[in-house]
Amino acid sequence: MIWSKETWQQIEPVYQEIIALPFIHELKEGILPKEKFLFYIQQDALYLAEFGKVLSGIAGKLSSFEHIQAFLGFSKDTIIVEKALHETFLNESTLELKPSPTCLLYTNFMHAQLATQALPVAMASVLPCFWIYKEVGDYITEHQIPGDNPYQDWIDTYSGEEFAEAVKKAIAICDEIAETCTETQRATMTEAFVMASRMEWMFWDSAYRQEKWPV
Ligand SMILES: Cc1ncc(CO)c(N)n1
Repeated sequence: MIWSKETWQQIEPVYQEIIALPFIHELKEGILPKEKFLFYIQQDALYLAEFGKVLSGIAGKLSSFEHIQAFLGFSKDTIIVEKALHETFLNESTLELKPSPTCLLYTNFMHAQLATQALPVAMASVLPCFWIYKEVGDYITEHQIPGDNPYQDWIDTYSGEEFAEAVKKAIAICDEIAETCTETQRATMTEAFVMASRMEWMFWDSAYRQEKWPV
């Protein structure tokens, strides 16, 4: 079976839990409290800065010119989005913004995967960031009641054609790399994918709770 297909089956329960999150429901309905969205966007700006670095780190380890080009493109697009978020949502009062426990967990996980794991495993660790967002974007668009939604720009970004193309490319590259792996390596890739998917759930949940450091 194609690696991505069998791997998505593994995270289907996690995906269902993501769809069931109050954050996603209220985003879809346009009733998510502004402060929760702001918390999310600010943490996401911090997240994307690290995600962009990991993507270019992966590019630096790839061998096919096409794959390198793709990952450098993902990295550049991520940094562009991060910069735009910074300019729109972060000002002097948030300059001191620090990552939440969950944001730090997730970004450090990705950095650690890149530093210590085989390249296919590092790639599988970043794939949920693409794929889950596309699925969530599509889900919201399909289940939305037409009308004004203050979060429509966010929804349109992740259900749009441009993002869909990037996601398709990322999945295809992971599948191509998985083809060259042993069964054991493929299983480790899947494990990494599942772990990152759980952190995607945690990221939205932590934003809804406006997670603080306990001490
Ligand atoms: C936490 C998180 N994961 C994935 C994406 C999509 O790139 C994002 N913006 N934030």
